[in-house]
Amino acid sequence: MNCGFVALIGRPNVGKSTLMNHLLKQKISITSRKPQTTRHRITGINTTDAGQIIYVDTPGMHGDGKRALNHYLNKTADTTMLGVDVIVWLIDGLFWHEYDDIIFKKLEQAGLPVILAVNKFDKIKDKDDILAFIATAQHRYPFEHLIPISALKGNNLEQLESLIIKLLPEGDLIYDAEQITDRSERFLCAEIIREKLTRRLGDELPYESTVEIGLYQEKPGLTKIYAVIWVERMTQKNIVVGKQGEMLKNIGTDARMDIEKLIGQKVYLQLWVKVKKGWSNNERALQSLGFNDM
Ligand SMILES: Nc1nc2c(ncn2[C@@H]2O[C@H](COP(=O)(O)OP(=O)(O)OP(=O)(O)O)[C@@H](O)[C@H]2O)c(=O)[nH]1
Repeated sequence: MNCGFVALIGRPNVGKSTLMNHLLKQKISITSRKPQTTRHRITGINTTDAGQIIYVDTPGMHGDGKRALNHYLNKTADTTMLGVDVIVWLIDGLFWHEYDDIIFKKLEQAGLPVILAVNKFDKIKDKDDILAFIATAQHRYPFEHLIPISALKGNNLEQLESLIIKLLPEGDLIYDAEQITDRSERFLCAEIIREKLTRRLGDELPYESTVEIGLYQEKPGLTKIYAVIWVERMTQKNIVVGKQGEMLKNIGTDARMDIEKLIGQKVYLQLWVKVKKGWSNNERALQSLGFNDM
């Protein structure tokens, strides 16, 4: 059988998390309409009769790395490409973006087999356009394969997986066949809370916010979780807490229900919102919030 590591790369909002969730048939990576929601690398594992694919989901790559957080995301995208066997580059629609030039450069440096997956195929009205686009794409880079997919509707995903498997090296299973992620439940809980924040607040959610799990205590029948939502300004805190704490309460209830499903037992979840000025622009503060924990 063939087993190995696959980096899923692409701009923010192209559908990386949606694809990952569909491929793994479980909710691991968070999805939202707001760009740049994936901040941590998440490994998803899919074992079939043909082999084992270990996905590495990267943060979107950004054109400008001025602020520390963007710089960090860029670096992560680079390191994710190291140590993988195949790269799947996800793009959205049939046109190139100015940032794609950066990706072409990174691909050349990596020198690995690349599959170009054109996502959101369901939104493309004239299917002939895809043939023309594929021809231009082949001029730009020697892609191993080009494939239109719809991560949302699940179209062509089996074909994508079989193309990936064929490009992986032959070998034994790297992880147990039942394992679907190497991330801790603690980490997944923080991701769930962040997803609920995004869903409830939409565009109002400050980009500079993050979730830190302070306490994670498992007891028979009940898991206690204390989490802090960090924001940069008092005004942002007020938005997250809402009138008479209503917003925070709703976010907590949404998150608790999903966490209970994830870990299969009752959860007591306590959320706090705290202000830490300038954290997203400060490398040291980022590290203290676990952003170097890769
Ligand atoms: N129509 C359509 N929408 C899609 C498809 N795949 C993803 N989307 C939507 O695109 C939006 C972004 O998807 P995500 O999966 O969060 O994107 P991402 O690449 O993980 O984004 P970041 O976390 O910002 O890096 C969501 O609203 C998805 O529902 C698709 O195949 N078709």
